[in-house]
Amino acid sequence: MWLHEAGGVTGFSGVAAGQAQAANRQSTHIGDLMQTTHRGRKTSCLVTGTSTSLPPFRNGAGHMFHYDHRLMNAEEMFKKSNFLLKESLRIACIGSYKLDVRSLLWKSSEELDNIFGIDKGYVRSLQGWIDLVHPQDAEMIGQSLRKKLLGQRTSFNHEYRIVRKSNGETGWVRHIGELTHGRNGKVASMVGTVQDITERKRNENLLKKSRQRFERMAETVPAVLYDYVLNPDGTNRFTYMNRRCKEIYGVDAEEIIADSGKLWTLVHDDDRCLVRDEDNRCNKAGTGLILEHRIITPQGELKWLHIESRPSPTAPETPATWSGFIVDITERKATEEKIRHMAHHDSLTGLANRALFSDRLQNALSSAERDGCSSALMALDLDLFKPVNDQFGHLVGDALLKEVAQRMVGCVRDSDTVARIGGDEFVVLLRNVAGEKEALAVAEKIRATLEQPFIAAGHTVRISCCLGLALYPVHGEDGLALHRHADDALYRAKKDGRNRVRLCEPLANYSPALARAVISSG
Ligand SMILES: Nc1nc2c(ncn2[C@@H]2O[C@H](COP(=O)(O)OP(=O)(O)OP(=O)(O)O)[C@@H](O)[C@H]2O)c(=O)[nH]1
Repeated sequence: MWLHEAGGVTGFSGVAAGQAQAANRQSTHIGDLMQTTHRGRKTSCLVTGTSTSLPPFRNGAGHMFHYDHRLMNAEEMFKKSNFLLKESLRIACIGSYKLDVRSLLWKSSEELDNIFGIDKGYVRSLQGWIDLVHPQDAEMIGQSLRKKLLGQRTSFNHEYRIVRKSNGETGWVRHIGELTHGRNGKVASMVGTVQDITERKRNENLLKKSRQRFERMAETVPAVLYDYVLNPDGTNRFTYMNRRCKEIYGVDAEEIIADSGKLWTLVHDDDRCLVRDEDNRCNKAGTGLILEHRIITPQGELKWLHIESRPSPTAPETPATWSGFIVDITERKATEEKIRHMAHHDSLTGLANRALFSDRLQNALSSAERDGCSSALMALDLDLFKPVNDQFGHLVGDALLKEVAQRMVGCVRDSDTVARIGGDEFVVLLRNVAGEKEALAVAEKIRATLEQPFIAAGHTVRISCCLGLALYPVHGEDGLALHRHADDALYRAKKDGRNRVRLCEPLANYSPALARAVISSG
């Protein structure tokens, strides 16, 4: 009410209030508000000294009324705030209730009725409430409610499922209740709110399912999956890492999450610079990182890892999140290495094959040209190898070839290359030889070594060989020419009776005796 009766309570000043106590009126001051009972009717007005500007008017019973603007504003504000509160509760899906402990009956707001889907006629007893709870939660909620009401606790806070009376749909509510106590200290009632949280629960459930799905997949993927935060000041930490970490790094993910530096200590010494430089480069550029490097696990295992990582877009000078995966590629690297080895080596003896030899020769000739050095190419062919095969069989022949290879490798330096280019044909590259004498000495050493008896697959086998020798740059300035001249020299050695070394013309008249003389002189 923002109207009051003229001559009664309208325009009350302190004096008017005193007059109002007269006759059949009873007045009570509540701050600036005064409640008046006049002829059995209760009315409220503001006690104010200001006069009204609107003209008074008379009602049907002949009573005169004045407008009081302050009262009008207060009532309007109350209505407004009441409306706002109701609207807020409706939007937030919050209903309220009061449960009387003695009668175990409750009163509810309109919003609470909407949440439960009940109408005015619904029996609002304690059992009536429990009947609205989902059967799977009803016992727990019933027990809890009774406990609270028996005064064992002072508040009630539960999330539980309900079955809406109106349509039988299952929903979720958050129920908060506070107990109020009477003067005797006993629980008098429970007042509280019920919020419909079905939507939130649905989202939580979806989120939970999606997280579970991700976790399942993360544990299936044969890779370390991670999230890594890099702060502008350079500090960093892993915020997520799946359990594959233990398998790949030999360290628990929790350990890495607690201290990202632990990962750094595992990086192979020879790869540290590469990893650091690449990491810095990608951090600065904000581009994805793709990297392969080695680690040594705490168990001493050497592993190859492949890392791919991408930053999420962030504003400058804010922490950047990098998400990525790490795969153990040790096996792949070993296979690659094997394939590479097979492509460049002879499968029987393990020596370089023709392709690798050509590469090395090319390389040696280039550096020899640059440094003004000499290199030598030797062609070697076993003498009468066919009869060995014929006499002892191919297995013995194979074993002999392997032994021959070993002995040849033993006669040269690590920087030299011995290759098998045919059945019983070999070539040797000597890098940085001082000259013909030195090259002849090595050739003679090989010839003499192979002359010694072999034990091949349990058989004692004797064999010899012929060697043809050509030197860079005196006998040829490219690989082809050197090969041709070395082959010519080898051919002459065969023709001259086998088991001998021949140097490219004009030093064609070479013999083991001469070679021995060369070795002893030089
Ligand atoms: N056991 C074995 N034998 C092979 C292999 N490759 C080629 N051969 C054999 O090696 C022999 C090579 O013989 P030749 O080069 O013709 O002649 P040789 O008996 O060495 O006679 P000269 O070279 O004239 O002294 C052939 O019988 C081939 O079958 C191999 O991988 N293993």
